[in-house]
Amino acid sequence: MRSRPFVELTAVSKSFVPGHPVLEDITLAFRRGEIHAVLGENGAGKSTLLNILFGMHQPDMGGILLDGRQVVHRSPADAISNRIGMVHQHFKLVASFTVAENLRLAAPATIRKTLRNDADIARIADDFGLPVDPSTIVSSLPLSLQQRVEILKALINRAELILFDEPTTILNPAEIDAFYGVLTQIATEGRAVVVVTHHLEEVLDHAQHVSVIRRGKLISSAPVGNRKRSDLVREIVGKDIDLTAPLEREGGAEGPIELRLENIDVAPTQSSSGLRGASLTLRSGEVVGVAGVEGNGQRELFEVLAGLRKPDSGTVEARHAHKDGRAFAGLVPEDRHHEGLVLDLPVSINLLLNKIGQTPYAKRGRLIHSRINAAAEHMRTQSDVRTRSIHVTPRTLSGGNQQKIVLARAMNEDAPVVIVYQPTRGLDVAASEDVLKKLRLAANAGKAVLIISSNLDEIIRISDRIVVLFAGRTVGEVTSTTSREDIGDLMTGGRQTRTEHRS
Ligand SMILES: Nc1ncnc2c1ncn2[C@@H]1O[C@H](COP(=O)(O)OP(=O)(O)OP(=O)(O)O)[C@@H](O)[C@H]1O
Repeated sequence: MRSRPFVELTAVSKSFVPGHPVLEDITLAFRRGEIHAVLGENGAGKSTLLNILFGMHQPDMGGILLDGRQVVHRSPADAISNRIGMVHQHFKLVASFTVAENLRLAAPATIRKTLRNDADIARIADDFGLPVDPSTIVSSLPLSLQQRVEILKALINRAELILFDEPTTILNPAEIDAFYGVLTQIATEGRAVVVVTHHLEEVLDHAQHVSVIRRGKLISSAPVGNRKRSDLVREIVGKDIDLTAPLEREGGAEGPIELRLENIDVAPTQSSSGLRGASLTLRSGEVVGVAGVEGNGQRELFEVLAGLRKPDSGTVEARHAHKDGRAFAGLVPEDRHHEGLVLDLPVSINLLLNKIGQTPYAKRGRLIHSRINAAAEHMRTQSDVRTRSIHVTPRTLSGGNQQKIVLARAMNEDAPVVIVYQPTRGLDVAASEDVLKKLRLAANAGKAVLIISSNLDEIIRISDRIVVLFAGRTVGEVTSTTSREDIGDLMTGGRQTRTEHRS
């Protein structure tokens, strides 16, 4: 028999703007011993649901039961004292503090006493099976270890329900497996775990229970059992989508080389190998995928390609370039908050940021808002950015809808090249599919598309050629017909394959 719920949401409704409900009449139960996945499209209301449990938002109607007793969470402090912890999508750590200082800062006074010495913290971390050096400055830790500190924070604060908002978007495949090992242990020890994710394989492989929300309404909540990926997709989107259908490649004619990188070197950093003699070519009409485990030079490669960083040595040639040598390219950076958006300017301006001072959107230094608004409205509809209006700021949008703005802008650029770095990160299944289709269509129409992604499946689906990065080197160039295992082998430093660079 299943255990009694530890925490329940009872008939919870929430609106941020009157008349626009984000959650409607949600009743859900979270049990000890279970990993409970919450799925839904971008903007469905998943983060809002977690934030209500954690006391960051208050429900307009309905409430929270803890062991069957009504509780009110006016703030995260209330939730923490009720043994609820949360690991946010964007970590809440003080980057310049050490691990130990962060753990002490987050602990209530009674617990802080047990964390006086770094040695005590190291022992506690080991006991939880999450070893970490307490004296390390957080900013120097890779994201997977920063996440570990967040999990430790919750465990040290005696959380018995831990909420995770899209925890695996920052992890590579090996780290994802290790992460779910930790979650399974946390659940097996008698805690309840809630995970919001867009990755359905994770749910099928690791969760025991799954709930689906669509546009604020609960569609289903049931054990994972032997449900299939296609069942979940149908519930999430409300219709069937074939996520395995090949993306149509057109022609096969080889266009001219738009971008060529030869022997690029960039110095390594603590979290990345830098680049060591990396080379690649990108032709119009093709999609080239750069596969690799994060930290093997992807960031530096993007920065060099985007003209944001001068390599230490090597050459970059662009067929169409700005006066300063930067290639004309639509860009999707990895970090949408810091590099992709101006979070407090309206969606309309963000959509047209790259064109805002030019004709037809400005005349003699003055913005022509009617034109900006008409173009932005069109882009919003085309890209299915779900927002009440183009005049709100991206800060109030869900993560996936923020990403859609960055993508829409890059695709709208009148440039022969599109360079995208982790383009589907944070996007739901349908939106991810849409992005891949749009990128493929852009290549079919003659653009040169480069996609850097740690998601090997999407690279294989969309690319004509795949370049593998390992330890800063372009260690192999293969096609989408090469097996996943062979590509994986190259990604982890195995066998080296190099087809001739066509020039
Ligand atoms: N503070 C806020 N003010 C106004 N609207 C908000 C606020 N927070 C969330 N919303 C709106 O609530 C809706 C649900 O957002 P939420 O972040 O819960 O979605 P989500 O399901 O987590 O999406 P994603 O998968 O894209 O992260 C969105 O339309 C969003 O714009």
